Amino acid sequence: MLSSSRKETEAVKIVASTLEADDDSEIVSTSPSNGGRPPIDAAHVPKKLWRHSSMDVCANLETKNESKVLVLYTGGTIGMMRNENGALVPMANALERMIRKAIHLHDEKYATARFGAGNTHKAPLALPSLGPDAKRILYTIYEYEPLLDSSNMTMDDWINIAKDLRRSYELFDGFVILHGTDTLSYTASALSFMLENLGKTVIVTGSQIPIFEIRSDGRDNFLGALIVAGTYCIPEVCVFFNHKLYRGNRTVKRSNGSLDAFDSPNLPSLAHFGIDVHVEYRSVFRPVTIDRFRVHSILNRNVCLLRLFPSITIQTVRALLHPPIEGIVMQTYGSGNVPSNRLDLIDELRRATKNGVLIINTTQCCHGAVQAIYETGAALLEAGVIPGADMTPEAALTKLSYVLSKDEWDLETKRQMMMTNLRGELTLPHTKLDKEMELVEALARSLHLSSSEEMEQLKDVLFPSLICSAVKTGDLYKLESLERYGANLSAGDVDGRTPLHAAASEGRLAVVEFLLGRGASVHSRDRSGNTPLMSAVTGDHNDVIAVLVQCGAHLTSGPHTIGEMLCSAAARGNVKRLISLMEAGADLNQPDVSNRTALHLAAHHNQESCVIFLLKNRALRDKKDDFGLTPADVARKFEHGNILKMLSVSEENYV
Ligand SMILES: NC(=O)C[C@H](N)C(=O)O
Repeated sequence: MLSSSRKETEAVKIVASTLEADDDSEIVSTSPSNGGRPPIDAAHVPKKLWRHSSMDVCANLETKNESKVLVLYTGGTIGMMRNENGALVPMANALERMIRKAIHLHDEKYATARFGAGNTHKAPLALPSLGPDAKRILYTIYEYEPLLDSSNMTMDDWINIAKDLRRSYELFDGFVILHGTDTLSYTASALSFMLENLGKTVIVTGSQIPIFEIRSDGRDNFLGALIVAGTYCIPEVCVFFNHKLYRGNRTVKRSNGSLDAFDSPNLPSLAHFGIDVHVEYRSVFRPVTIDRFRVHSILNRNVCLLRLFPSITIQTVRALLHPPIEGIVMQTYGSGNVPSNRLDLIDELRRATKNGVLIINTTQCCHGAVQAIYETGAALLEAGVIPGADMTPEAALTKLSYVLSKDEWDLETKRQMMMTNLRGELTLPHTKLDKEMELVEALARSLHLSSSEEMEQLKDVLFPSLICSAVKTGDLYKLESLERYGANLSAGDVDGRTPLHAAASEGRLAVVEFLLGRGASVHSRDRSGNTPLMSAVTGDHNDVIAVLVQCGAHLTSGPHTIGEMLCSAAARGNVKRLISLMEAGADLNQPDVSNRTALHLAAHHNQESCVIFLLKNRALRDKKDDFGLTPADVARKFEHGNILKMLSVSEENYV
């Protein structure tokens, strides 16, 4: 048997090989024993990885309070060193080695206690404690080969990153992508579109100075990114840089010399890391459809950027509009203007849009949106050019590439999608947030609270309890008004339980659907590490389980914990719980730590209804426990003749 540290070491190897495998398939396979749903210990390699490495981490979350982050290291200055000519080049196999020795990025003592001594250089890394109430963040670095200066990155690299996120999505709580800064905004924008119904935090970061140098922004950027990915549920592709968290598709690289390299010209940052961390939860863009996470891994490369300048020749424009080009992002003047006296130019654009080329109008200005307030801008609208609102060129180009690759959409749908706010990349007039509430203000006044700190504390206390009572009574109207008053419907209470946890525990299907429609995360975990799905399972609310699973929820407890739940249900004759676990994705053959399955326990405790249910759902009869006993051996030992008979009836009689 493997020692625990060996197990972890093996696991780390498997992480790497898993990610190396060029596998386009979904990471979860299905098995007939659970009605075609993803089993907890699917035969697919990434599931094995879960079983070997992160399983223990996850199983112990109740006591350890940890979260797991996967770091995809693509390259960039953060891991560069100078070569013999003094030029910065990416250095393979150096970053992790350095991080293992950096006491503010890795807590060797904790890792040794957690994963055993001897192999700690291969076990996951552990961030030092962030405080008594904060989760301990464990992370694994997966280094790409070769590491790239981001100027050398292509759409293929974005696709590879997206696929790796898909493969490891269920295995980690959050993700960090280490990336060069030069094209970081393109990658972040592209990923924001490719990662559909994203429910977990993805942070892209890098640095201006290599992390190996004494004075480097790499340490703070990396640390901040890990903290956000491991602590906060911000289901977006974000950029963390220089103490600020931005929506990725709103960023532009603005400086190659300053450590404040990024800007988000048309959207304030989502969070600021000062003395305290302040997250603007109301600005977080959340998926509001009841659908699971999916990766769209195709991009259309026939797109380009066209920046206007006075006296641009018609030949230049014509050359760009030529096939195979299918989409163009124009950067026009001011609020979206082109010279209205250049009829040749406008005619050429009109001809192209008539031929099905999508042309998006964005502004050359750093701030502001395209608006048809001048005659010069209105001419473009009339020529079929699509107003690009306040999208950055990076966002507009990658969105265009994504939208054009959607074969299921016709041209008109594609046009509409370019004007639709898909991932928070553009501001629509009506997407402005409501003015914050008077409710809290009135109460604060009567309690003589005045500082903004006191107001925030009041909100933190007031809203969760008001929301909780509305959830309990299923009062959607109240929930809606609380949201209007500024309540964050995704916020956890002191135990980390969100309104979705409460609604799932109560079995309030309508509230669950309402909250999912408002972007509530199916992945948030309470203090004990339980997700809303586990709350629904322990309440046997099957309709709620079905909706949560449809929305991408999955069991996060370790396989043995799930095995124990199944065994305990079977021992007590609790068929209902077996059904709930199965519907939540558990494999009915998942054994407990002693390799006993639910069928063993049902046979032992003479639970006939459980045996029938398990056999009907193709539970395996020949599994042996640690004593080498099959369920039939157990039934024989305890002289449960009926069960013995059931176990000898051929499989076809049950299915
Ligand atoms: N600061 C950086 O990371 C710049 C580097 N040239 C890159 O984009 O990879």
